Amino acid sequence: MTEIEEHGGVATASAADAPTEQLPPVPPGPGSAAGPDGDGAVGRLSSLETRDLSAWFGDHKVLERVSLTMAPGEVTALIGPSGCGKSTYLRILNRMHEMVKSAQLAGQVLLDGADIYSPGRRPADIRARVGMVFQRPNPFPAMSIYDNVVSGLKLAGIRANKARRDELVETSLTQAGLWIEVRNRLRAPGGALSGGQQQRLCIARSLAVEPDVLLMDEPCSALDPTSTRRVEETIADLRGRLTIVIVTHNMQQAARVSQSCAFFLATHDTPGRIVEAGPTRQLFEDPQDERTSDYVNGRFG
Ligand SMILES: Nc1ncnc2c1ncn2[C@@H]1O[C@H](COP(=O)(O)OP(=O)(O)OP(=O)(O)O)[C@@H](O)[C@H]1O
Repeated sequence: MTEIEEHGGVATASAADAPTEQLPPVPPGPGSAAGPDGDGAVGRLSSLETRDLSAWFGDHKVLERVSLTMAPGEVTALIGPSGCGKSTYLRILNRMHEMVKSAQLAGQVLLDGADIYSPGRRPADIRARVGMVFQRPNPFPAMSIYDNVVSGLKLAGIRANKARRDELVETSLTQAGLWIEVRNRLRAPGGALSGGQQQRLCIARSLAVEPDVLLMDEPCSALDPTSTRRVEETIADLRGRLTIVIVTHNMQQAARVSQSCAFFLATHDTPGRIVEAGPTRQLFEDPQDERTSDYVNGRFG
């Protein structure tokens, strides 16, 4: 097992096979007041784009020529039935796909216009710029909350003195919406937090390395509704501060948190492709493809 897998955890297949809630879609919320040019913006905002991206596990082609632009500072939701390649696509975006021995890909992944798979680019550098939050919260249970947050720095090879670490811990926990709850017990173990708090701790850990992009693979699927809402609030607060890509089976969540949406679909004999992508409101309220309409309205078999 690689260090990243051990410390970052590995996404597992979702139990859900279809949208988890079949209620009428909710229009996208306003998100954070801090837009791309807003006061809350930190650092520059990165664009992420794939061009003709295909992927295989051995002989099994799982993605076919996926082209998608994920706008700087926006939340892009990836939706689609189980097995259509959403997690694979997400893992390609920070070079985790290649950790699987049989994995291959073709096409381009452009981070601020430069291909992250260009010869000479190091996966560790890409993963420092493109963070990942997984389905199940995976903090180090025995490690303190403080040390959990700064643990990513070491993995990313970032040196920081005590004052800087203190600053990053407070900033990251604040951005993750957890600071007020834990500021008086930073030395308590991460495993003592609730599931929802642990997931926000994992978000803080990702934010501490100051990534340009945050990938989230069904980050709320293991959480109760209250914790889910808190994580969604965190995502809304992060909007405009960095570029976010989230995989979700929850259509209401996609509608609430994202500004753009891409609907993936595979069949038994065709690899995953994007059927439709665009503004979330359009996909939910005026989809151009009947299959999109069926899926977002819970009519997909
Ligand atoms: N490590 C792996 N080795 C071999 N095949 C894999 C591996 N990971 C995923 N696959 C296959 O790739 C295809 C796409 O899987 P992926 O997990 O990306 O889909 P998904 O849309 O994220 O599904 P879910 O919503 O259930 O998580 C599936 O057929 C799956 O069986």
